[in-house]
Amino acid sequence: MGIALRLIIADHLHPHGVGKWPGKRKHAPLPGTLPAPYSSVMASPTIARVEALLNARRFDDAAKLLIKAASAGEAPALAELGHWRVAGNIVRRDLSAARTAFERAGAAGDRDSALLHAAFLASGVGGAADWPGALKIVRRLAPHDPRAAQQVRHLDAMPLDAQGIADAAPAPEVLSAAPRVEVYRSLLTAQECAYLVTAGSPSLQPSVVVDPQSGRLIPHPIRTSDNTQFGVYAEDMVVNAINRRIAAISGTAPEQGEPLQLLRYRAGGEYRAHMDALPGEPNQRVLTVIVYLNDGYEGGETTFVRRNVTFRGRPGDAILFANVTSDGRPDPEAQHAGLPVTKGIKLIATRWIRGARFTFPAPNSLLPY
Ligand SMILES: O=C(O)CCC(=O)C(=O)O
Ligand SMILES: [Fe+2]
Repeated sequence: MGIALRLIIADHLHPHGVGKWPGKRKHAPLPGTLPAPYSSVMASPTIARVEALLNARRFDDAAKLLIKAASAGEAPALAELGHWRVAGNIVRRDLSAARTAFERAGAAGDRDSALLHAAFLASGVGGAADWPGALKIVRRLAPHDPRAAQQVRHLDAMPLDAQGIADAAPAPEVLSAAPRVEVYRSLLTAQECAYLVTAGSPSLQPSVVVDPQSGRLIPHPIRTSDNTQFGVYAEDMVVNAINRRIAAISGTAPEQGEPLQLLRYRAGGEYRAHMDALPGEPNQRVLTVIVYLNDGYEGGETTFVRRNVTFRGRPGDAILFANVTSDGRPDPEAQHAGLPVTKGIKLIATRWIRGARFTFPAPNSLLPY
């Protein structure tokens, strides 16, 4: 079997694309059709040897060397192995091992790894969520690291308790009883909206939809926007805290949410009538939350096409709606659209919330360990 087919980067987990994590060195692409399967954070003699082995396609030797160096406590090797354990393309995906690797690299002084460890603790990636533990890490880093300091500033201003539990939201305005559509005014502050836009914008890509014929992701006139997901590498503590607040208004657990998405529609962009629920999906997208992040555009209202319900939020306002009927089946009445933007740029954050915990399937790794 061709190697290229089996080496699939976990894009959905790595919205920045391997090699673009802040502070990371750039690598020449590997020969042939092989996608760059690794993402060194720090240069070191070991990493240089691992890189040379990869370029020579000696994957097994590369993995063995990296694992040995990580076991010996070399921080660059630990950080690198953490990324490999998340990507799951060369060695098996093991989020728990990734979390431990980032923890150890962080303890050895690598701030990128420490921030990732904090994010994994906050979001419960690779183990139980530990909000106070995560907070302790970013607070300790804050005097030395502007990203940590910025996170702490936002977190300190949020309606969350010491355990990261969001305050009960004020009662919503009800736009529609069936399907249930509710409005939560000022869920996010202007600063929080700006944070999401700044954090997500560099990774925006043209939106795609699932082609029902081939199952592949394809561009389609039904959805003419750019979007990005705040996957495991991008769901820092601020994004996680926002997800916790979205969970609180929706009465769900944060783990039920798919990664938060940032959507950008330029003039002419729209999301034509569709349902967020997926056909034949056992773990259904039961709820959707949309947060409006900006103003200064025209058009772009969200409309429930069968219900004559149309809404456009002010920056920070959110709507919550149900996509399924009381028996859990996709509700055709929940069909909705983002109307064409006629002027300016519309920015929203969307969270599709499943009936139960949401996890992406692990990719096939090249090596069995
Ligand atoms: O752009 C909008 O207002 C709707 C977005 C939407 O339907 C979605 O993200 O699922
Ligand atoms: Fe939708």
